[in-house]
Amino acid sequence: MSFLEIRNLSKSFDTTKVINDFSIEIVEATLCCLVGPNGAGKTTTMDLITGRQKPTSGQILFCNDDITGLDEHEIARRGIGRKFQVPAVFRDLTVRQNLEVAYSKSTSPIKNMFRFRSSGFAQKLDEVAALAGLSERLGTEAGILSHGETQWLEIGMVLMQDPRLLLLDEPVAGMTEAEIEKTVQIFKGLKATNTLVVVEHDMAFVREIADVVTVMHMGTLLAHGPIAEIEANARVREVYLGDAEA
Ligand SMILES: Nc1ncnc2c1ncn2[C@@H]1O[C@H](COP(=O)(O)OP(=O)(O)OP(=O)(O)O)[C@@H](O)[C@H]1O
Repeated sequence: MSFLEIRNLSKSFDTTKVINDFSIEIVEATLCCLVGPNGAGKTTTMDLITGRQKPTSGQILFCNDDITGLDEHEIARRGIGRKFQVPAVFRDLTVRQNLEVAYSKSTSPIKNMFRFRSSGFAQKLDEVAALAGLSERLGTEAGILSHGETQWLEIGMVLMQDPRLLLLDEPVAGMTEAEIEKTVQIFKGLKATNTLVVVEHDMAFVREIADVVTVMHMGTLLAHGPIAEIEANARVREVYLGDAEA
């Protein structure tokens, strides 16, 4: 069964084609990094997968179901979770309360009254906090977390909703070296049990975490494969890595 399949996807804004006949397949239980120069179409692709934007043509299949053009909430309900670059945590609530709120978004209030008290829920919250590197910060108000910790909390909040596929926009942007190192460890943990697509510019980070790398250029697929293959690809070096290293 194919997990996520994008077939001949195109998206135009007015007369400008920003995604042009783009096709890829994401395999379950892998971490794929989506890279490419500014304006390549990475964010638009994530928007199309999550229903934030509607494609002009093409198809998106998730676990063999055609999800093309479905509403954002319906796609989220089917198990595609997304963490944006700008965090949206509740600053006055503790880390624990933020995780509880995130969980409650995916269930009914009545169910939550019982679930918050159940030992299964407590275990889940502890597991997510450990995965996100926040076990020691559960009682801390989100407003005083560092930038890195806030990003990890957001990852935890998406995980509380049990996504089958997790999409992340530039998770290490603005982080210190130490925070990036810890984020590498967090992603290595996430990879064990999740399927992830990560848009990222930081190639050192990509090298550490990616199973497979997809390179976009001007809305098209330039290359898709293991990082070593991508870095050796002459065309990729010319349009992207060459630029980044220059
Ligand atoms: N709503 C919109 N209306 C018109 N053009 C848009 C819209 N959204 C994106 N674009 C254009 O589509 C192209 C792709 O943008 P996109 O944000 O997907 O690229 P990106 O690869 O994510 O870039 P970056 O790395 O800078 O975030 C750009 O030329 C952008 O200006």
